[in-house]
Amino acid sequence: MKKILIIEDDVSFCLMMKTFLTKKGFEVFHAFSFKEAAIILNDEKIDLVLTDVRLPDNDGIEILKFIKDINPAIQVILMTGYTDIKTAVNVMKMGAFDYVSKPINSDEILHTIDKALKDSGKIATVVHSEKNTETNETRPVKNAYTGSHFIKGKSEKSKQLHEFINVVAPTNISVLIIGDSGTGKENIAYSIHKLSKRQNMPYVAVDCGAIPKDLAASEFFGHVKGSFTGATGDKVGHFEAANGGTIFLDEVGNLTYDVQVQLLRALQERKVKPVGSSKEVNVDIRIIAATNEDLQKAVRDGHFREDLYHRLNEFSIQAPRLNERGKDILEFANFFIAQSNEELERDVHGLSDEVTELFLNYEWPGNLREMRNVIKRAVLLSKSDFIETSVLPAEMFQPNNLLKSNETDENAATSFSNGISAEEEMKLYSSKNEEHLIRVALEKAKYNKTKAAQILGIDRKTLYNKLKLYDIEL
Ligand SMILES: Nc1ncnc2c1ncn2[C@@H]1O[C@H](COP(=O)(O)OP(=O)(O)OP(=O)(O)O)[C@@H](O)[C@H]1O
Repeated sequence: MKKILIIEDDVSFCLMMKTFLTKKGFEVFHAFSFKEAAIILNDEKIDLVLTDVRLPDNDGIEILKFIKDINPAIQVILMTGYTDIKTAVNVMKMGAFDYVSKPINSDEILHTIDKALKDSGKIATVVHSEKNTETNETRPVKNAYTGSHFIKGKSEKSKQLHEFINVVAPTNISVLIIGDSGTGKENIAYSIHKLSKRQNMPYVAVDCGAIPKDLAASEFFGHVKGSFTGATGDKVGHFEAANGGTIFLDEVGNLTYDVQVQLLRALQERKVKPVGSSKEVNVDIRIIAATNEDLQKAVRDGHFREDLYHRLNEFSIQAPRLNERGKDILEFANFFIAQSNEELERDVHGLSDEVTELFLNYEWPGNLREMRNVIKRAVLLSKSDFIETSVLPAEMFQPNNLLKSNETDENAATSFSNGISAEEEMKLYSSKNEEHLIRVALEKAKYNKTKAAQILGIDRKTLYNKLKLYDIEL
């Protein structure tokens, strides 16, 4: 029976979740604070932690660090309330599996837990590729790795991205993909592999953040039976598994200094020696690495080896943020709607006009992953054919989560083309929606005005004035 720990300071919500998950067949533990959670984590072999991003005695980042220090294989799912989604995104960068927004939907949370547990302990994914010659620009391309499809997009940023992918793919050059969390770096890596001469050879994706320090050498280079306690059989390392093909080192900035040294040696010599073996194995592999942190800064700060950095970064590709991809946003949205319809057996047709406009002007700090989650939840909750604002998370309506006019270069060229300046249109946009936003915030805050003002990012006095202005009675 899988063990789940819920960390949540809202006592009734925590106990309700516990009852629900127990009924679903999990062994469930609960903690109302970080301190209590630490004791349980030390005593029990927990498989998955479901935690609030903010606790009275600690925050999500510290909780995640603590859990991953105990065992990197424990999956962590964050629950975000009205707090800024950016906090969740930051915690995800550090290795959380996913986040779900409150109020929690039972189907959604079960689905996410299920996926996290299936993924659990998976440091690497090995794909023995088969031919894929699909190159159509607009149709989703079948991606053998994820078993789903992906969108290329037509915006300038997307075109540039795919130009780089096409140029670098046929070579053997090492590629470093740089980009914020959720921008699709893993998909880019796989696309490079599929367009390379190695397309019919293995593709091994390694999550460097999930490798326990002590096991890193054995994970990368393999081991022979009996070489250390627990080495009950021979193990082929990721380098050997990728021989002839491509190895993708995700979150490469998370590797410890010791492992960086070993990795550099393997890359320079193109040879690996399994732990406990005296025989070296020649390996012919293409390296693609990805990072969402500033590796140059890590080099300057002495956390990442400069020689390894240069070896990985023979060519760099910047994964564009979703809010830089202009009207592609709608193509991605339709793709995620179709994906969610299939997964959840629903039949949502698209976005309402108001949501379309919001999507084009929202900041999307969690990029494609955030959009996928927002849409999945909306599809689940939608009662109409089109996704309406009422099924979207409140934080999407906060004015400070909308793009400033000068940030939305691609959108500016497309959606602000009717003679009105971008800034004016933005104002129009916000006033048109203001009353609705206030009503949504009040509902989310259970009509607590202080909380509603916080959600809206305005002070209480301004909220009172707006309530009068729109004749909203409480
Ligand atoms: N081109 C695309 N078309 C459709 N879906 C995509 C595309 N690229 C990425 N996705 C989806 O977006 C989500 C995030 O993508 P991915 O995991 O590749 O991002 P990432 O940049 O590697 O994230 P992280 O830095 O957090 O590891 C996934 O669900 C993925 O399937």
